[in-house]
Formats: sequence, C-alpha cells, structure tokens
Amino acid sequence: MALASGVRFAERALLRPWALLRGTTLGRTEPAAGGGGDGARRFGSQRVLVEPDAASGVAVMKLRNPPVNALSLELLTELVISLEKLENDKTFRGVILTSDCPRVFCAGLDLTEICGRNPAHCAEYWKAMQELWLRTYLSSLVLVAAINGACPAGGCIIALSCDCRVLADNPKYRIGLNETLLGIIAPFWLKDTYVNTIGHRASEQALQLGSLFPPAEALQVGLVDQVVPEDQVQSTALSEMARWLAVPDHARQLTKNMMRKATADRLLRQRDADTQNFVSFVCRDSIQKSLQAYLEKLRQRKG
Ligand SMILES: CCCC/C=C/CC(=O)SCCNC(=O)CCNC(=O)[C@H](O)C(C)(C)COP(=O)(O)OP(=O)(O)OC[C@H]1O[C@@H](n2cnc3c(N)ncnc32)[C@H](O)[C@@H]1OP(=O)(O)O
Repeated sequence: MALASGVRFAERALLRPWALLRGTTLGRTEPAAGGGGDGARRFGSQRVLVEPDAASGVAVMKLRNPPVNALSLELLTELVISLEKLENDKTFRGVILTSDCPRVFCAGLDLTEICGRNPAHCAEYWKAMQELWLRTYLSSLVLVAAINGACPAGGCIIALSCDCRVLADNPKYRIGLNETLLGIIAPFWLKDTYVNTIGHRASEQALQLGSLFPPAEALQVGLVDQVVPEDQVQSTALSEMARWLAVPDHARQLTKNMMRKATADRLLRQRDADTQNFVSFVCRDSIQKSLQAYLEKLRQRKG
C-alpha cells in the first residue's frame, strides 16, 4: 500500500546535502555470529551496527560511539543513512534502537562539535541534528527505543521520536531534557516533541528545571511506556514491536503522519531560521563559556 502523499512529501522535503561526510564507513556488510543467510547478515557503519532479521521484518540498530554515544556529526550522519536504508528496503517494518555502549543510551549533542568551533561547522552540525529528528519523527517504520542506559537531552529526543520506549530499571539511567542546566535552551521542536509526549504542564516544569527522571518517575510522567529489569529490555522491546506490527502498515503510518506532521512541518518551514538561531546562540561568548565549563566539569568528575 502506497504511503499518503503527505508522508511522501515530508520525506522528499528532507534535505541531506551533508550526507557524504568525512570519516564515515557506510554500507559494510558482514555475517552475524553464527549467521548464514541474508536474514542473519549484519550491516551498518563504524558507529551504527544494524542486525537485520528479514524473517520478522525487524532490525536492531545499535549506537556504538564510545564512550557515551555523543551525537557527533559522523554518528548523526550514519544514523540517518542506516535508517534510510532500512526504510527503502520493503523487507523491514520495524527497528529497535538501542545502545552498544555500556550504561549509556546516548549522551545527547556532542558538545565538542559546538565548543570552540566556527559558525559554519555549528550550522552543518545543527542541520544534521534536525535531519535525524525529522527522519526518526516521521519514519514510516515502527521505531521502538530499547533504552539501556542514561538518556539525557539529545538522547531523550531520539527516544521520544520513536513510537514506543522501554527503559531499563536502573536509577542511574535517567531521561529528560536538561538543557537549562547547561545554560542553553531547547529549540521549539525539542519542546514540541516533549509537549506531544508528556503534555504542556509537565513539560513546562521539566524543561525549566532541566529535570532528568529516574525510571519510576519517567514512567509516571509518561516519558517512557515500560520500565523493566535490565536483562528484559530487549525482549520487552521485541514484544512491543510485535504489538505495533500487528496493525496494518498503511493504517498505522497514516495515523502516525496525522499525529506528527504539523510538528514536523513547523521545523520544515523554518529550518534555515532555526539553524541561524542555533548558530548565533551557541557562538556567543557567554554560551561558549558555559559549555566549556560544563564539559570541564564532566571531565573532572571522572576518577
Ligand atoms: C542551543 C540549543 C541546543 C539545544 C540542544 C541540546 C541538546 C543536548 O543534547 S546538549 C548535551 C547534553 N548532554 C548532557 O548533559 C550529558 C552529559 N553527559 C553525562 O551526563 C554523562 O557523561 C553520562 C550520564 C551520559 C555518562 O556518564 P559516565 O559516568 O558513564 O561517563 P562520563 O565519565 O561522564 O563521560 C565519559 C567521557 O565522555 C565525555 N562526554 C560525556 N557527555 C558528553 C557530551 N554530551 N559531549 C561530549 N563529550 C561528552 C566526558 O567528558 C568524558 O570525556 P573524557 O573521557 O575525555 O573525560
């Protein structure tokens, strides 16, 4: 069944001039351990490991940008390309997004991409971030986030762009948008994604306070759909996937588009202005100082 013209329009509208980037090694295919046929072949790139299961139509996509899966320009690019590859392959109907790095799902923006960088680099980086959000938010595939580690800021946004979230029950695995604690402000489309998930009042509080919710609170506020013991995250994500895949694709996709299109269109209409705002904001001396101080604090926290 063809997708609605709205879905096609939104997908076509996504620009990706930055797609061929330095340092990416895309499109490698290798046999999975013990695997043989096509359904058991892994593919992916240096920072994104894709384990496809053709029989079920589900692929597991693992972020592997150690130590904390910070969203470097390369990781953003490789994520978009891996997702696009699966979307273009009719074998696949769903993706489970998870982390290959212990204890961290994703640390959010790679702060080294916006600290001490020139405006052109910050602009390129922000466009890549917008692109990943648009791709995940509007994906025709079912996306389930299997959150097996800490999930702050940009990590939380990736999870919220999925259709469903399963979080491991570990008090260290907190999730939320903590931008204000870094002295920065979530752009409107991060805010919209938050509001669409947990409502206006809860977002108003959580965004201003920069709240990072431990699992039980994340479940209560509606940031995640299930909290389960760590060793059950993957199996629970698969069960959730089965529930979503039981629905005919065309009906689910059109409904998803109906729910999400207005939010995505808002960014599509003002992508350049959003990029300019981001660049002029992060390049301010005062913001650079805050970001440097935050990075320094992270580095000193160690050991
Ligand atoms: C202007 C509008 C912009 C709005 C959008 C903002 C969205 C964002 O995503 S802002 C980024 C916010 N992210 C965070 O606040 C997370 C910071 N990191 C952490 O809290 C912790 O690292 C962790 C809970 C994710 C993991 O803790 P763990 O103890 O396992 O690891 P660490 O020892 O803290 O870190 C190891 C290593 O990684 C560096 N690092 C951590 N996070 C980032 C990051 N976001 N960008 C770049 N680098 C990061 C950390 O400094 C350590 O580096 P060294 O090994 O060199 O010391």
